[in-house]
Amino acid sequence: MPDLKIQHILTLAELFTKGARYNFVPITTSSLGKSINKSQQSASKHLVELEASGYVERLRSGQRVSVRITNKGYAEMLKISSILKSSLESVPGHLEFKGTISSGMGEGAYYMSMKGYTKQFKTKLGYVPFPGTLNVKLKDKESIEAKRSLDAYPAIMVDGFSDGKRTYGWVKCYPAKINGINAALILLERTHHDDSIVELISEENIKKATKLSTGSKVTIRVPMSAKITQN
Ligand SMILES: Cc1cc2nc3c(=O)[nH]c(=O)nc-3n(C[C@H](O)[C@H](O)[C@H](O)COP(=O)(O)O)c2cc1C
Ligand SMILES: Nc1ccn([C@@H]2O[C@H](COP(=O)(O)OP(=O)(O)O)[C@@H](O)[C@H]2O)c(=O)n1
Repeated sequence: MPDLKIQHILTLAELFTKGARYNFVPITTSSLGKSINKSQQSASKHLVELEASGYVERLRSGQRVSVRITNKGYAEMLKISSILKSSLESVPGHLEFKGTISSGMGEGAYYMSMKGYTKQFKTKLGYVPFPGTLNVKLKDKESIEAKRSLDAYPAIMVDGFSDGKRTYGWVKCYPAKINGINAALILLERTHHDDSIVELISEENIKKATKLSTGSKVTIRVPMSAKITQN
């Protein structure tokens, strides 16, 4: 592992941006400090340290200082770049939930049969789900945290609606796999369940298809894209 500290990496990155890979470029430590969110004194210290370790060379003419990145500096930055690239690209790619199948009060079937929802499921998920929801009681803190973090990721949004008498809440759908079956984990605008229960919908009756029943252990995986929404 290179012996560069984060402030040195940021300084080198800024120097690359300024064109200092091949040419000596004039640099003031106050502008360098501003670019990396540090004081002029800190920026000056970083340059001295980078020079002492052989990552940059400096030329002085009077008050003016020019800086160039050495081959060693370039090689170290390439190494860091490839470590970052491969670690960020090797993310497991899914959020995992572990729990047991639980039963509810039979309300899922009622909501899942409403036209206002089924029409949207058909166009947005590509199928009309089995009328009901499979409830899974999450068994550990990690899974409950996974449920809380889901909200920040992009979902397929089924909008709330009104039937003239009352309004119905939105449903966020996250395509998922449960014991090999394609499904969607749903987050509801309104629910009587707390954070320890997740609900799944699927074209299939999951219990029938998997021969699982209330109390069976299951693992749910929600594939993730790296994108996080700001809200
Ligand atoms: C598609 C869908 C829409 C829902 N919309 C509402 C709603 O508008 N208002 C509400 O109080 N609960 C709503 N619920 C939540 C249910 O009341 C309940 O919390 C749960 O989803 C199913 O309960 P059960 O496990 O006891 O069957 C909705 C549930 C589903 C599946
Ligand atoms: N895709 C689905 C949806 C529901 N189900 C099950 O089908 C039944 C009816 O769903 P529901 O939502 O009305 O029932 P509860 O979750 O309230 O028990 C329940 O036993 C669910 O566990 C399933 O196996 N697969």
